[in-house]
Amino acid sequence: MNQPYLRIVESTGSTNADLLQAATAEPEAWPHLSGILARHQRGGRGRTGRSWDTDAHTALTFSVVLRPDRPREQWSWLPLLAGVAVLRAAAGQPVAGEPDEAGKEQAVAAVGGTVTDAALGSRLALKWPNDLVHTDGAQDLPDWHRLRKVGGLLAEVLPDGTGVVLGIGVNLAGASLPVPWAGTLAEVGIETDAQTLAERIVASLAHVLADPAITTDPRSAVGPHVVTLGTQVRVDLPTGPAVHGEATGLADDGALVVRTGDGARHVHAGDVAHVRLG
Ligand SMILES: O=C(O)CCCC[C@@H]1SC[C@@H]2NC(=O)N[C@@H]21
Repeated sequence: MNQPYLRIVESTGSTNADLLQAATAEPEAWPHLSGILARHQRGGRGRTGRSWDTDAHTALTFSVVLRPDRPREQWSWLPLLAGVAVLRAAAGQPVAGEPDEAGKEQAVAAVGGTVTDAALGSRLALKWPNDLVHTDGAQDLPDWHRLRKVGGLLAEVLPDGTGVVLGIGVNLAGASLPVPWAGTLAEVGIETDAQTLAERIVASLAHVLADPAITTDPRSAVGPHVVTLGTQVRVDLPTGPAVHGEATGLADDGALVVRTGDGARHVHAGDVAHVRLG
């Protein structure tokens, strides 16, 4: 198998669009974990049709192709597992285990900047399904402002069905933030650059997606990182009325389980608003 490859471009419309096209046209040139990093993205796309543009050098704008060695029916956990891998890489955690003192030093060196103790995992989390958030927003604001969106993931299946393009956007120091509930990694003490973070994410994805302890029990690997669980939520669905209730857990396929007045609902896609944190 060919080695993963990282292409760095100064500016593009969307790294996801570019990688979907390239990995379909030349699959051998784009094996598992190959990616495109753009310094500046002008037509980036987010989930549910939103746009995701970034200034040069203040954000990670990165797409990576995943070619799982499992049948497509087993891909439903892939975006959440990828979220855990990105979270570990962004938090400076050792990619192959939980942080200890020795591992922490290695991780700090690998991130290539400064990582405070508090940043090591404790203040970064996932908001279901695919947002990277920190929990360091102003405590005197309503609950939903205490979570700051630092990054987001967008998974798109290749047209030939042979894999997934995972797009990752993360705000770094100096990023211009479009909304009050956005944040940066620097706010929780993590100073790094886009290329270093992209390389760490690739290493972390390689570990997470190949670790049988994680892939045979994905719920245990993902659940503890999902800040949504145990909170009161409103989930805006792609179609139909919103779902209101308590997010109680993750279903066997990674769907969000919401306890509503009418019983449990399994939500497979939607935008979560945290009405009240736990
Ligand atoms: O939170 C979201 O809505 C997901 C945002 C994903 C943005 C990234 S940036 C790199 C990649 N290229 C894109 O066009 N989108 C993703």
